[in-house]
Amino acid sequence: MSAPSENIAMAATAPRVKPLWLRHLPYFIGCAILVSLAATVQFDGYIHNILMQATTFAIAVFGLSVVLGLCGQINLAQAAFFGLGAYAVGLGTADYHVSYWLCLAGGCVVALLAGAFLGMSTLRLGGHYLAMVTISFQQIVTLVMINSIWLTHGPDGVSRIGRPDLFQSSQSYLAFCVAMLALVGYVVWHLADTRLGRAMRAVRDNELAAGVVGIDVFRTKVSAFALSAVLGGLAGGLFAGGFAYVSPDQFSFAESVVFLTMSLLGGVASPIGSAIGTGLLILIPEWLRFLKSVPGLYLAIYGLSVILIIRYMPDGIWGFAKLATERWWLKARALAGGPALQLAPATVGGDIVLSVKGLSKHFGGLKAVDNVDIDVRRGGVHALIGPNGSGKTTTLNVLSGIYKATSGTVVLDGTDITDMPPHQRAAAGLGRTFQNIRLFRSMTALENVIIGAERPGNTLTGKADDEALTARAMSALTFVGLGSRADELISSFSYGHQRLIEIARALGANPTLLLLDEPAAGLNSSEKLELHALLKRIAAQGLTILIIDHDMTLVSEAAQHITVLNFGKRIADGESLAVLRHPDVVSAYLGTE
Ligand SMILES: Nc1ncnc2c1ncn2[C@@H]1O[C@H](COP(=O)(O)OP(=O)(O)OP(=O)(O)O)[C@@H](O)[C@H]1O
Repeated sequence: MSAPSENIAMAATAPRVKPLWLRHLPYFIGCAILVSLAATVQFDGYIHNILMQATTFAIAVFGLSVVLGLCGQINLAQAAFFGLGAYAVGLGTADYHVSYWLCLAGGCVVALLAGAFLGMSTLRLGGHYLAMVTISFQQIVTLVMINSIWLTHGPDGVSRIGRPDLFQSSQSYLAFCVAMLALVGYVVWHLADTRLGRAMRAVRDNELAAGVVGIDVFRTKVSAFALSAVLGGLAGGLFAGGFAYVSPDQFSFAESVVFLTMSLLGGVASPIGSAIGTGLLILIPEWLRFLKSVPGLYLAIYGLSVILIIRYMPDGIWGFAKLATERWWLKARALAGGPALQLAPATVGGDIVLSVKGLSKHFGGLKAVDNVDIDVRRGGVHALIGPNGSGKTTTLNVLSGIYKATSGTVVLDGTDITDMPPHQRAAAGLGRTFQNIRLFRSMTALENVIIGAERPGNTLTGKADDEALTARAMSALTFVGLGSRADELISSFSYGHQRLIEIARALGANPTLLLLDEPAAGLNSSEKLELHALLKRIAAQGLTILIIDHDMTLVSEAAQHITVLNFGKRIADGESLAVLRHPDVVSAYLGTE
């Protein structure tokens, strides 16, 4: 660990940043050129159809880059959302002569509601189960399209679909779709750096840690699903207007797989990758068309190329290209340190900041924590110690809401948090680190700490803008001695430094109470000394720490108060030196004859 300087009160020398619109001007100029080309160049019908398909499909695939790329949730029903939008425009304009715009908006709303509903089912589901739920939804939508002939015209599909008066010609409609693609691409591109986007990435990287730093995991997942579905619905509505005809086979499960492949092939984490994947999967079949004379060869080559790309470029084509260029240009950008870290723990609940009464946690017949009382006094360091398996981590997990208490109450700074989920406890002022480090591994150190600083209820940032959050996060990283490496990805840090980043993430949130679960585990002796110094500097700012650790030197030097557990029960509690000399504690640690 690099030595954190005591002298961290550097002024924030924020570099002058160009205004947002100026930074994004090249994007808008590029898009304006594309829209003008689409509006003016005369394409033949075949090319025009390919462009129309690529443009509308890309918008649907952008939806997947939100739900899968950003939030890590599998969605095998994007073609169903696409179909909902397409049928809303198709049936609305052809059968009921409703305005195109109303139908497009209606399709988006229907898709949004369906996506939110599907997202809600993800609360307890993941992996295979989530995939199955989305496949089932896809099948239901397809069956309704085929069988509800009175409404959807069944397998015959819907023809004579209308377009808005403004874009009646095919060319002007294509230009309109390209403009929509540019707009959606801009939103999705920027989403990753917004509060919601960071929350999605945090949920994708580590759901447990996301909840503990204050992110409402459920709401984040539902938002991702809903947004993805809206983009699917919008794309479908545009598609219906473009081709003037829709039928159920265009929105089948196979199409959902095609959307998924497009997004994986290009690189699911980025809209640029999604656009590349969409373009390629629309163009490759056209390029290989000449092989269609040899039965089976076309499909074999097509399938093999997709398998090879995904096998050798797991992050997709764009991910591969980005990594290669980043390696080429890699120069760790040394950022200036932030302003001195200010901790202002809330002080509403009197002398006792955490009051735990009669806390129990049973796993079946095992009483991992059994009727434990702990009072943590405001300011200073309180240690929770005990032999292996005595219930320390379980206690911390119950305190932070990862486990539900079997019985007992937990009051933080005057607020009863016993029944709150992890993110609400974080909002109430509880910060923590983990025995097995839980950082968001695809993000930089700075991004990890920004997520901490965004904690709802952080009085020091409030509804602060990105600059204030970045300054807060930089000051926390500088405080732990890693300000100069803020822009590096987590994977480039040593184990000891990752522990410090986790502490910085908790400090950025300005908690009322900081729970540290074995922060010295795996550190060498000099790293432990630095950790000790860091704990002192944190405590000097008035932040209360509840620490678990097996290192008795660290515990006896850092903690003023110790609670000892053995077999889930509290066997001693009081001032440090007295507790460490307590005969029950000595026998629990050394064993009795
Ligand atoms: N999720 C779980 N399901 C069942 N048993 C559990 C679970 N978590 C912990 N336990 C059990 O509860 C007891 C207490 O475990 P806990 O991890 O809290 O101890 P600890 O004091 O933190 O130990 P260590 O110092 O080794 O980390 C152990 O017997 C453990 O096996």
